[in-house]
Amino acid sequence: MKVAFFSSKRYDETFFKQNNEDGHELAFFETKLAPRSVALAEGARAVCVFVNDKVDRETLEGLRERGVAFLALRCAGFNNVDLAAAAELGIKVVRVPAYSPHAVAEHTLALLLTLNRRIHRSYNRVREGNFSLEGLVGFDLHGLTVGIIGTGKIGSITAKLFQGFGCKLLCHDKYENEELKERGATYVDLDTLFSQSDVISLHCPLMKETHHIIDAAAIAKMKKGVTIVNTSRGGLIGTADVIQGLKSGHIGNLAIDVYEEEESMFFEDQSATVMQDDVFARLLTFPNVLVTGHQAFFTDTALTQIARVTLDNLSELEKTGDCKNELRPS
Ligand SMILES: NC(=O)c1ccc[n+]([C@@H]2O[C@H](COP(=O)([O-])OP(=O)(O)OC[C@H]3O[C@@H](n4cnc5c(N)ncnc54)[C@H](O)[C@@H]3O)[C@@H](O)[C@H]2O)c1
Repeated sequence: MKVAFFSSKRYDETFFKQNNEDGHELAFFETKLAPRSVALAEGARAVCVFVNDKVDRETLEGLRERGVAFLALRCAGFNNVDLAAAAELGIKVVRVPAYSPHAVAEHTLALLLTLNRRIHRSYNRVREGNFSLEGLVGFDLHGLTVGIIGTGKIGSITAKLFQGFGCKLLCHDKYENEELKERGATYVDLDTLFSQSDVISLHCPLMKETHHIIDAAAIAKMKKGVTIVNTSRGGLIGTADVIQGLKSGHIGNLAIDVYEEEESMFFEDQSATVMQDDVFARLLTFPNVLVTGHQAFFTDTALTQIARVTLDNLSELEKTGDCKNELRPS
């Protein structure tokens, strides 16, 4: 079947072409999917999108008019898709529920260790012949209490990695993970997690109830000097409130791979343009803030798996009209 890829990068093309065993006709477009770009899907039965393609009702209507029957997300999160509108229009939506939860969990630890041990700063200093240790004091992870919000695939692996460092685990989720409990983790309410954790790591999906789960009220309940890590979705954090927390010193460290307004910036080379997002620009001024541009998933293992599962999803839809990885409105 013909598949039109939006927000496509060279690496998408490489991994999808390498894994296209069923011989789908793949058309790659760099542009994001939006009402103004739906015309590119003309003649395609399926459209493949990524995290920052905003697939709203208008876009879905445009796709439907052009005969698109399937929308394949080459990611796990689906907060960017109007599932109810897709269902009404008869467009089936599929995703890659898990590609490499290890990739994201490992990046979470990479961010935390880099930030805590000030490696982002010492890397630059040493290259300039500055071997001073002033301002590079970190802290031992061993013995700290780590709060994990969302103990699904990624959160539970992250929790185990923290245990490897000798951290005590507090978890919060609607569903308790028995394996983590057997390994000594304790499930607590959100307020307890906020008030007792030295490090808080976010791994729940972005939904109405989790939007700005880290806001001024939540920060006020946290320990002074708390470290917050977010490799889940930007909208979990109220950035303005976090900036206030950083300015006052209540938040000691912030590591993020995602940002609530990332859509207009991430995945593109913006180095020659003037940054228009003043909030993001302010974030970058803090020595105790580390930002990566939504790269937690970005390993060869994960990219291979994303390509394979997405193409399998499309083959399954083509052959049977159904798919085990279909998303339905709740
Ligand atoms: N940065 C990246 O590159 C990247 C890559 C993949 C996924 N992600 C993000 O990571 C998130 C987690 O992925 P996953 O594969 O572990 O998903 P998952 O579905 O396996 O786990 C999510 C967990 O969050 C829990 N949850 C739901 N609502 C909650 C709430 N209000 N409070 C606490 N927990 C709640 C769920 O019960 C579930 O256990 C995804 O939603 C996605 O946004 C980021």
